[in-house]
Amino acid sequence: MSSERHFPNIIITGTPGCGKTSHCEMLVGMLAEVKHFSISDIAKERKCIAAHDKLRDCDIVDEDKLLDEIEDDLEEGGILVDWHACEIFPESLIDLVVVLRCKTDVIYDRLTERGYKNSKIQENLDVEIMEIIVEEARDNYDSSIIVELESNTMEDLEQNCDKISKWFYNFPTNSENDYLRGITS
Ligand SMILES: Nc1ncnc2c1ncn2[C@@H]1O[C@H](COP(=O)(O)OP(=O)(O)OP(=O)(O)O)[C@@H](O)[C@H]1O
Repeated sequence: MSSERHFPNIIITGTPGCGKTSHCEMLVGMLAEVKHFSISDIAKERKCIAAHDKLRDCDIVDEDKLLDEIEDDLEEGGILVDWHACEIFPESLIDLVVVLRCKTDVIYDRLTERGYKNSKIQENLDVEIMEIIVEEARDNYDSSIIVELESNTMEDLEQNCDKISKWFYNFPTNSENDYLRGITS
């Protein structure tokens, strides 16, 4: 955690379809000070695509280049990082990691609605069931800055953004013990 950044950097992560972009967009409407960094979009805009995975029909991001591209922004603070992975972002630049969690039937419905192939839906359901993204967060960040939030309903979405924005405005007065004040209460 940095005491130098005026505004914190927050990773919003989770299985595809869990609601990362929806949360970031709502937070941008609530917090004038934040910028939404959709990593998939930024990787395309800033030419950080290393290859295309034909089997999975997705781009493979050149993570080193991407990090070089956004490091200055992260140092300034106030960035909402929207991506299904979190490990590439250095712990020193991140203040909160929100892992969105969804029931599998909810993810199934959302990804079906998007027209994903069955194999791609199953792969993403496995990611959620096996808690791969939570584990990745735990492997890379101090547990005190990781929170898991349910994102099954619109009510969840609104409550989560309300809690995150309260936490945002408490930054950086939070000590270790009250660090998550506003988000866990
Ligand atoms: N908490 C929620 N309650 C109800 N619907 C939601 C919620 N979160 C997201 N949705 C809906 O689920 C769909 C997927 O949401 P969204 O695009 O935000 O997910 P994502 O995690 O950013 O996906 P991806 O990783 O593929 O970009 C959208 O149609 C969105 O409106």
